[in-house]
Amino acid sequence: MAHAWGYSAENGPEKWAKNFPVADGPRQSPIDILPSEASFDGGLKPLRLKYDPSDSMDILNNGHSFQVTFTDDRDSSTLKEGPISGVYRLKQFHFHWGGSDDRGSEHTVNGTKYPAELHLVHWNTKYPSFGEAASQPDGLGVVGVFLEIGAENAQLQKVLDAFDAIKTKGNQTTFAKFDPATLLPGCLDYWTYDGSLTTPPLLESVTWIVCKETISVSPAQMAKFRSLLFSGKGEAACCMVDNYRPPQPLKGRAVRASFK
Ligand SMILES: Clc1ccc(Cc2nnn[n-]2)cc1
Ligand SMILES: [Zn+2]
Repeated sequence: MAHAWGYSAENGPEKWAKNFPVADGPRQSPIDILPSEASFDGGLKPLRLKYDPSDSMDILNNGHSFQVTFTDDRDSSTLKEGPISGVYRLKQFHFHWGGSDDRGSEHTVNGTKYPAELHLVHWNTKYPSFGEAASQPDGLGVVGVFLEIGAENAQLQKVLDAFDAIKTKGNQTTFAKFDPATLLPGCLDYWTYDGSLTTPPLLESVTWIVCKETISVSPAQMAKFRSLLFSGKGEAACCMVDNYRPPQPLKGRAVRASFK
């Protein structure tokens, strides 16, 4: 692929395997979650998420999504328990969304697509850095939360209010004192399975933790997501929409549920 990966017909998910052969690997993400085929595992612990708002640093348009990045030089914003062992530190969170409300999430539930999906990316501190962890089978823990059309989400609005400063690829601005716990649903029941990053390099290093309960987003807020651009300043404007990979083959993997 002469040009970098993206989400268009020329460089999108159907083309990624050319430069990233792991795209056809045994533990790729996302997947279609079938609740009736998930097995309840009473041994799964509740998620233990602890976030320090002072760890939030900045918000960046990276040309594929936008991300809020956290300082991760100490165990102040962490994921513990749930399906994982040890301590995983929050590195960043970002979203995937569609060009209309009928699509946008990466994981689906009984084939249902949500308009957007939040990903909170954590790395296993048994490894020296995020980069090291990302290449290990137990290196990353990503918490996924579906967004469902409903009431305006005041906490999410704090993130959207920063968008005017990050409209184009490469733009970044400070984003301090934000508590990502305010974006979590009230109930943290989850499905979990072994998977991968959903963008190149598609590394098979992610323990996926997908929340059963959704959070709300209003139609106007979804329109704000769609106001970002994949393109850089001075380039032909290309709306940042449909930045999601479709579900991948389960290939015999088990999906466990933390709830009955
Ligand atoms: Cl650091 C990083 C790399 C890739 C992605 C894309 C992604 N992988 N799984 N969910 N999103 C997110 C963060
Ligand atoms: Zn993601």
